[in-house]
Amino acid sequence: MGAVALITTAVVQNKPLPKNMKYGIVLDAGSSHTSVYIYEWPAEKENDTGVVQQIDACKVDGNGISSYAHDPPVAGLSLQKCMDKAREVIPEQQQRETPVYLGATAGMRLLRLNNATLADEVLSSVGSTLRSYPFEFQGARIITGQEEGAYGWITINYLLGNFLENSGWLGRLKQSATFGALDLGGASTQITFVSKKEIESQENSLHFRLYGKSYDVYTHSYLCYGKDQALRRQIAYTIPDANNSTILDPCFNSGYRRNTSTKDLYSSPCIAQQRISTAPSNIEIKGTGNYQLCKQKVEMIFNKTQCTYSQCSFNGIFQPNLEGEFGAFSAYYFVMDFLKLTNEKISLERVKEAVKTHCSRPWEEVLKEFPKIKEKYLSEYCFSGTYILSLLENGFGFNSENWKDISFLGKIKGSDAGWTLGYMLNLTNMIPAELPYSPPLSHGSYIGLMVFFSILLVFIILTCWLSLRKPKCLQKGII
Ligand SMILES: Nc1ncnc2c1ncn2[C@@H]1O[C@H](COP(=O)(O)OP(=O)(O)OP(=O)(O)O)[C@@H](O)[C@H]1O
Repeated sequence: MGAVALITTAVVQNKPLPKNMKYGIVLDAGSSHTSVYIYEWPAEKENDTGVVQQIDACKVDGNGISSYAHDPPVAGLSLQKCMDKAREVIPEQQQRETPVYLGATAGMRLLRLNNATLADEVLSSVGSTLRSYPFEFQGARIITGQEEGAYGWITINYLLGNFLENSGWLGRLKQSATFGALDLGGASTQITFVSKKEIESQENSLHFRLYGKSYDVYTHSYLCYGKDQALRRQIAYTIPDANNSTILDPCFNSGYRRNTSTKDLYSSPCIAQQRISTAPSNIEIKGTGNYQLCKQKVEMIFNKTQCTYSQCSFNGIFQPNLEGEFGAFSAYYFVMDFLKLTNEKISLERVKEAVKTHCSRPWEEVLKEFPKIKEKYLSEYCFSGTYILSLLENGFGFNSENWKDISFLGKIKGSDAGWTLGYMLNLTNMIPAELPYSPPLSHGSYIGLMVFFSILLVFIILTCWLSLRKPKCLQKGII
């Protein structure tokens, strides 16, 4: 039985795994990008960390896996560039033994909602490209939000060495010291952490047994709360106010302008409830750069009014009290790294000030200072910083006190923080449910102890024999 037994949907195919695996490839087909990660197994006794490590990664050009739906040959070509790279990195004699997995995330979950047939076609089209390589293709599928959360949590705790630390007898006695996982994608966001309190909603509850220790884990994936979909929703809220097709948007720096087609904006199922039939076909967004107003707009997407459980995050989703430390990765890291706010010592108040200052900067000035950063990212850091603060504070309930418990993580020991490594570790059974039996003493120590106790026994017998003989001699002497 695989270690992550509760995620039954994780079985990709019933294909047996290659016998001499030394490498593994996972493709993360996200809403904004597809990334290819190449992992290497530790060589026996050589790798002192004993950890599967990322040895290379490649970002596929283009706009995520759904671009396959619009232009399969072009999308196929850019995927080939990354797969060709994998062929260069992995030694030829190992290639047939190297499994390749493709997991599609929220972008494809949304496409499936809109058009399930098209989503299937995209997966089979990508599958054909991957099958043309000499690797062992194990299948392409859309992973669930629950899996995305769980595998992200497994990845960071595996890389941080927390599972092994908890597996010793002392670790098993004390409360588990794992990091919660906060993952912000383009289309969805996940929160996952160990909870001591009862998890009131079954769909948010996972149970893992890893290296001989049990973990009760809370997880939730919010579809449409990734940062790209959240931005679309924030813009869509303003459309009714559109005057002459122009929107004044406080979440973009002043002086910034962007044209958007409402058809494209409304194409996402995330905007279904915000669609208005009288909307102009094109709108021009003009930035006004005001953090407070942006925050007010962003908060409109969190519904805090209804909750049928003892406590909720937002939208009526149960969430127990936050516990322990958290690792925040993907867009949390990209944005906070740009804003230079990844240092744990920076308080929540200072983070807010920094985002406020960034939002108030004129676009011209920002553009001049960062000419090399992609304009899409650069123009959205004001929105993204504000959204991250709202999501963490207003959505999940972080505050000035526990803000210090969040670490913004890009890479851990050379591997990217994300769900892909956890996914591969599970599918290749690299994390055992129980600790492999290891005798308490080595063979040498055992022999040494046997010799020591044998000598001790002979010594005791001799001493007893001598002491029992003495009185008799003495007795004889007295008589
Ligand atoms: N350097 C960067 N600066 C700012 N944003 C970035 C940067 N790199 C990527 N992003 C954005 O961060 C978000 C998360 O990217 P990532 O590739 O992790 O998610 P995804 O896989 O597309 O999302 P999902 O899991 O929701 O499908 C996306 O909106 C992406 O455009």
